[in-house]
Amino acid sequence: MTDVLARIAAYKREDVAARKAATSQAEIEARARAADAPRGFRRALAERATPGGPALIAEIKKASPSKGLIRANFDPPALARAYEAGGAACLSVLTDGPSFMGDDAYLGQARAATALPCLRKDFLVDPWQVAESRALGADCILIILAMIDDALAGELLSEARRFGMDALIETHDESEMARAVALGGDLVGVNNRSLRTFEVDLATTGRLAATAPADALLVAESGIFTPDDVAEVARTGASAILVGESLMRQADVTAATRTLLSLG
Ligand SMILES: O=P(O)(O)OC[C@@H](O)[C@@H](O)c1c[nH]c2ccccc12
Repeated sequence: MTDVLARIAAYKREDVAARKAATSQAEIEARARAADAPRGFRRALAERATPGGPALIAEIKKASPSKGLIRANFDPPALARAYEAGGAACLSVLTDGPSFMGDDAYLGQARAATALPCLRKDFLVDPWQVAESRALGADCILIILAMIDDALAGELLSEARRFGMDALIETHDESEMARAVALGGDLVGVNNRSLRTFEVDLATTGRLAATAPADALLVAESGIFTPDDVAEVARTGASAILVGESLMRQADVTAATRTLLSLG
């Protein structure tokens, strides 16, 4: 595992231990059951994707470990509405505080402002966090294979299904893609950003698409800045794209989203 992920996993495990001590599995599960019903995340992507035009998962992200502060004027409900108006199919909301300046509250705020299904973008190291994600309103969770073993990944996936959520399984290389296939993932992400160098190579999507599960919906993640980038990952196998920084840096997020998607 890379240093960044190892550092994040360490503080997450401590954070989750404290949260579990404060809220039992039964209690978090009751909150999950009481939450607004899940919106179909994978279904929304499948409905929106066309052959040359992948569906957009638009990310609400204030900062990142590699880029520092990305957007100063940060208003999750306004950003959610701007993305929806610009043509996004789904939202991704960073809830991790220490590395991304996120907050659990941003997820519910963004979700309440739109009709779009929402991914809770965080680092899951314990099945308890799946119920917590649902309680916060998440329609989809993220499973980062680089951070956890197959046993835990399988537990996170079955917990997500138990709560009626989708799970985006994130891969970085061929061995992680093989693990995603074995897990039976139906929504698989290829992160084009190296965890080691933070460098982006959009060719990663096409390389891993070749061995992706046949019936999985493939999401190209990270480093997508232009309509040409969108066309490239669509051509090499992506039915959806996950975009944060390039849209977060624009003053007019709706216009930038429409431009990226070539909606004129
Ligand atoms: O801002 P970008 O380069 O458009 O990337 C978005 C998204 O792919 C990235 O934020 C991301 C991909 N996988 C993650 C895992 C955790 C946190 C963040 C991420």
